[in-house]
Amino acid sequence: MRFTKMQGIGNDYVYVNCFQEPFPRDPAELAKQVSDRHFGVGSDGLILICPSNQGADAWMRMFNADGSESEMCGNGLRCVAKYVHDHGIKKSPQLRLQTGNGILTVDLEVKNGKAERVRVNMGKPILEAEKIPTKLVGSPPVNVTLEANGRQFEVTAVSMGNPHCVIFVPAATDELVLGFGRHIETSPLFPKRVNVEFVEVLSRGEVRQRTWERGSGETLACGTGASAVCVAGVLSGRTDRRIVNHLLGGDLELEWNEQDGCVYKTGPAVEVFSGDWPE
Ligand SMILES: N[C@@H](CCC[C@H](N)C(=O)O)C(=O)O
Repeated sequence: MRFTKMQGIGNDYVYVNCFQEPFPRDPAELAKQVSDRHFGVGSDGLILICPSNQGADAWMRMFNADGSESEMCGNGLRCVAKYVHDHGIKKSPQLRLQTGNGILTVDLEVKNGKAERVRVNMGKPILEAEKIPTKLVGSPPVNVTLEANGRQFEVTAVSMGNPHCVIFVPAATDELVLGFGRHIETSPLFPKRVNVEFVEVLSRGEVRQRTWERGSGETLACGTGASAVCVAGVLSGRTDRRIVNHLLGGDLELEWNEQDGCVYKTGPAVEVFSGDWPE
């Protein structure tokens, strides 16, 4: 099976072009194997680039390192867009890509025939508690108390197609991310588990984020998470609608647009190498 390793600000996945390769018999098991950083390729998960069954240019299927499938992946979608363009599946500067959160439009900045940066319309955030889904109080739950591993946090929950729990903190330390990430991910208040963002506000237009991802643990970046942070910052009155988010692997530009209610996310997409995975 031919694969390509790609990364978006350090959030790295193994990508398989299912326009050419057969859809894997057991994608969950394959995700676990390829993601292993010692015995596999090494990645935060597996992304399958498939023909769309809804008339889009391609369909992204995304599996975390633990084999669970997610509805959406913001950094992954930029890389899918780059792959679809650069590998000639559709050589257009604007693409429509199918995800578990509907068909999303992406705009590519192309230099010397290759996509370098991608702007994704991430769609409208989902704010109703039962659709996020969460049992936290409030709809949307903004600045509400959550207890995990014996500690109380003030959190805001948002779905960008996948669930996020945003926590604004004075310092996003190892103690918080590594000590509480998994406990919050698996809290009974989130029936489908949750991605967790620990966020420092640097100014009304600038934040720093660390991410504990559902199914993959700490990653260098999370695009849906950065989008959820943009929304949570506005809902909780901490930040403006346009922010720069500094993640461990690099920066993303975000805007929660007042006119259409959609979140726009811009950042790089990079191809690292290709190889063959034994079947
Ligand atoms: N890193 C991704 C999100 C990947 C999926 C997430 N772990 C989930 O289970 O929802 C991103 O860039 O959005």
